[in-house]
Amino acid sequence: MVVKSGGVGAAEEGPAGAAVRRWVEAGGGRLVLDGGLATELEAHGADLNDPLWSAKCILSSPHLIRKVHLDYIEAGANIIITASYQATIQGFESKGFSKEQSENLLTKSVEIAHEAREMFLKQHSDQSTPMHRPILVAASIGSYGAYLADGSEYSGDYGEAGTLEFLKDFHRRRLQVLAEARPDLIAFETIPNKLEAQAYVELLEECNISIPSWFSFNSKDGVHVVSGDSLIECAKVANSCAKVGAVGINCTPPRFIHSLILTIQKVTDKPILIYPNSGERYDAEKKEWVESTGVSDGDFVSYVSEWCKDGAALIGGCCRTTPNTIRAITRTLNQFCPAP
Ligand code: MET
Ligand SMILES: [Zn+2]
Repeated sequence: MVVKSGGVGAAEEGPAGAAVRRWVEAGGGRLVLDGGLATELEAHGADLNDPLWSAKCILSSPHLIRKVHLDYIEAGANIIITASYQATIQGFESKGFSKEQSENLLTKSVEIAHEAREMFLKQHSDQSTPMHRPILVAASIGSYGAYLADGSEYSGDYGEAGTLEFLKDFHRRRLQVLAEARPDLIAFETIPNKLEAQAYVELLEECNISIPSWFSFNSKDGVHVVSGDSLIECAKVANSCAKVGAVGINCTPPRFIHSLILTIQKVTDKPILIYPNSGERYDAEKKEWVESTGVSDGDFVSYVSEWCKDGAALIGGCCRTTPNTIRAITRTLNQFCPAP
């Protein structure tokens, strides 16, 4: 693992970058992220055909979310990402919940992840070798497009509604509530365009959020983020904020990741995270994953040592990856990317 210091953007690393670096060092030079949460809930029989997607399970089956978190920790994940990706106050209110109930559901997503971590630590507390590896909870914040549930998280096209102030108003309270639930990190995931990244930066500053966050973009061509905005420009926005501790890519086919890492490195020294999907494509109209160009766990993992050599410090999987993928990533990193 390459831990860089100095060079581009080092001045902006700030306390969030330093916190992530300390965790990375405690993890032996890299951290393993979890795999797909929503798709794994579906694999266990949850019906997520709903605008709330995985957030529906915060209501209907918290035990299942807890189980999937636990499965990922047992597979080697150092970071589990909460089920709040598509959980929004607006989304819960449109289902008839009050504002207070909606905020409690957001809080609950973090509590469920904390419970899974406690269960794991308890199960291992009587072992002779104490558990030293970091196990962290990242509160997920999906994009406005994810809330719309119309595929615009993969187009980044918000039409006229997509102004900076609108996006800030949309995300403000959710960010505050999730931060108050005391996760270790805040994960801004699957960011489809530069404007939403700018909105997040302004909110982090205005709400004075002290929990380190990460910004993770998605791409479908290996050069731009999904809206067509330049990844360089997006990564610069992330780099400009001292409250952002890591920058990267998620929910993007594995074959694009190598070049995307090199692009991000041009503009930031913050730790880089990547958690690609299985390589399949989501058809928003049919609401299903299509194309058999997805890669097997074995193929996925053959990329992992390359990404590690490229300098990615946090590696995991997104949609359609499973605890088996995470187990294989953990094994590969231990074997081929030992601590420096
Ligand atoms: N953390 C979220 C999940 O795995 C990311 C979804 S990307 C569309 O469910
Ligand atoms: Zn995904």
